[in-house]
Amino acid sequence: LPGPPPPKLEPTSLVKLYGEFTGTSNRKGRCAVILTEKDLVVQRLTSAPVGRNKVVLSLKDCVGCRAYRGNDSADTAAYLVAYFYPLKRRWMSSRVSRQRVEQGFRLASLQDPQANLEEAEKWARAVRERSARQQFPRNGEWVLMSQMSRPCQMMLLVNPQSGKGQALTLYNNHIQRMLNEAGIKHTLVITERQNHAREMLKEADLSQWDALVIMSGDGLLYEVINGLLERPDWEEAIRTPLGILPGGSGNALAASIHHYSG
Ligand SMILES: Nc1ncnc2c1ncn2[C@@H]1O[C@H](COP(=O)(O)OP(=O)(O)OP(=O)(O)O)[C@@H](O)[C@H]1O
Repeated sequence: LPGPPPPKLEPTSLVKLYGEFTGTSNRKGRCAVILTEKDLVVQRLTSAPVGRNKVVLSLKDCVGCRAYRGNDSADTAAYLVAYFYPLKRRWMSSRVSRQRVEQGFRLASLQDPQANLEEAEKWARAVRERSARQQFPRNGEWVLMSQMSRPCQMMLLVNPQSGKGQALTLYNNHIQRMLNEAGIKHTLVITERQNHAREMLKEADLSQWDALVIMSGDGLLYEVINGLLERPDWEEAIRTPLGILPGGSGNALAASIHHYSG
């Protein structure tokens, strides 16, 4: 029998890396993986019509990519996994929202486990570098993802009472995983009482933090801003990048900020 048809390739000038791997769950299902300047293209190598077996993932939606060895030391394979959050329509809904897509591959073409891992790491680096080169509109200009100073150490404040406990559930079910996927280190602070965050930010050593992210309703952000403004060095302190993740019941402030900042 003839083998599967060769994958339809992108124009060669656009192809940055090409590899043939298997999936992580189905080791028999081979796929051709193509990295271009803009996308990661995954083409399943079967004899079925091409369209149905091709997935094109935009690197603009990629938050991270990593390589690793499996737990089984007898297995010489290495693994590559990339995390995307594309806008998608939910089932039975007319609205689009970002939904998580994980693409995992098993690289086992070489005998040497270290060589397989190096190949997987080469891919992971290439995906991360190309993702960082994607452009986004900001304040009427195009900026590179890598120019949006990506925080490397952030304090994430969560009010466990916000939105009847919703903020902490969102952190546990989504945010913690996303930050790990993106390789962003963070320290979690669960506020214990009213004015806890305000008092802490009034005294904190801000040189440790690249960003303060507040996961709550309006109340905790208000406390953080007041804590920063009550410091003797408030002019410098208030320049610390702040982020808000809506976790309260109303989230009016987060909605306004996101609306006006585009
Ligand atoms: N552990 C805690 N227990 C009780 N109150 C807390 C705790 N941590 C923070 N707070 C206080 O809870 C107040 C209300 O919080 P927040 O605005 O975040 O939530 P929300 O009222 O549910 O949201 P929204 O403003 O969207 O309605 C804040 O002013 C904060 O001081």
